[in-house]
Amino acid sequence: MTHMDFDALVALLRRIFQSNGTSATVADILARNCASAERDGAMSHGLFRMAGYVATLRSGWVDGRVQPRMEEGGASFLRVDAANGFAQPALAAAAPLAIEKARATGACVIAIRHSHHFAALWPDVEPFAQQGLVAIAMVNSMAYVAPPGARHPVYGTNPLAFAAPRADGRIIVFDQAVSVLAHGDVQIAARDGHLLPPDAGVDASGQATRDPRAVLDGGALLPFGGHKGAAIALMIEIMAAALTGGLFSHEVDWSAHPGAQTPSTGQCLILIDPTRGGSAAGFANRVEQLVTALHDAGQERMPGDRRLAARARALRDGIPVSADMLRQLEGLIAP
Ligand SMILES: NC(=O)C1=CN([C@@H]2O[C@H](COP(=O)(O)OP(=O)(O)OC[C@H]3O[C@@H](n4cnc5c(N)ncnc54)[C@H](OP(=O)(O)O)[C@@H]3O)[C@@H](O)[C@H]2O)C=CC1
Ligand SMILES: O=C([O-])C1=[NH+]CCC1
Repeated sequence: MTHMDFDALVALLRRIFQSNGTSATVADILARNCASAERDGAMSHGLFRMAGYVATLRSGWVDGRVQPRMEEGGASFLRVDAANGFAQPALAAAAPLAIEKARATGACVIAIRHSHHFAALWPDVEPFAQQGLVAIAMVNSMAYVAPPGARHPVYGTNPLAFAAPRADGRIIVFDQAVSVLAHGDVQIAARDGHLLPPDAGVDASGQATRDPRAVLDGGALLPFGGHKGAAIALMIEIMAAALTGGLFSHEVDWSAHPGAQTPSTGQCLILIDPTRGGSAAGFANRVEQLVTALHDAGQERMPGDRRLAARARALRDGIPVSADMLRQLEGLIAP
């Protein structure tokens, strides 16, 4: 195991992306995103995903060079056509104007379509909360999740992320898939020979299974909380696809692009300026009071705490990268 400096890891990933056909801008955004996930211990969307990015780029399914196109949607609405590119560069292009709109009008919806999101969602919301805004993000993915009663999967693993400012410049962030496990974690369990938790998935015949391979080979993941998680998956399909103009998870068809792994769907963000709200004590102070009440009640760990602790460790000691992973990454650099 070596411990890599964040910037050195970003430089390696940037080289992989660019040598496989992305523009320098896209390479930089995706490299930072992926290295940040590894740094924060979000392993299902860190270095493990690099082979999938490269296979997808080589398959011609995604355009790593395209420029996102911004479309005016109204005083509080911004549409972005990612034009079959990655979602993160589309969001990066939209963010300055969206923040301006949110501050001018109190809120802004960002509706990104025809976009590929293959990453953790918290990097999309964290920067907005660091600038004093509340941010909610939703992405739909591939049909891996079967709602209760369904004969086959219809929903994606559809993550939902939320970020809000706390007092003293801190933020609170959660980021969760609607499935019991992210698909990435099922792949990692299959790779490492681990069982899934009970009630996470079914096999191809619809029988409950803890075998990750059975879920991957024609089975399905289940939403957390039964019909309640399924309702959140429904909302995310509607917001990230129907609203934006993107595809539903069950409409994604990459059969003409062997090797493709990134979902070509949509993403919706809602930014809110909390200074428009009615809290006399100030929004961030009220959030802090709630966190204090939770700690006083005995909840020691808030969402995001594990990730921020991993980040602090990695920034102090470097990001642990195994020799095997380093070899794999170096092998992904196209000649
Ligand atoms: N791009 C895509 O299409 C998809 C991306 N994903 C990504 O996969 C990643 C993993 O998702 P998922 O497996 O659902 O995430 P987890 O179940 O690991 O975590 C979900 C959230 O719960 C928090 N949390 C976990 N345990 C506790 C606890 N005991 N007490 C309080 N809070 C807790 C986590 O905080 P902490 O971070 O501190 O652990 C996190 O905010 C996400 O980043 C998601 O965006 C998932 C599906 C599809
Ligand atoms: O882990 C997951 O479920 C996914 N990550 C990117 C697309 C789906």
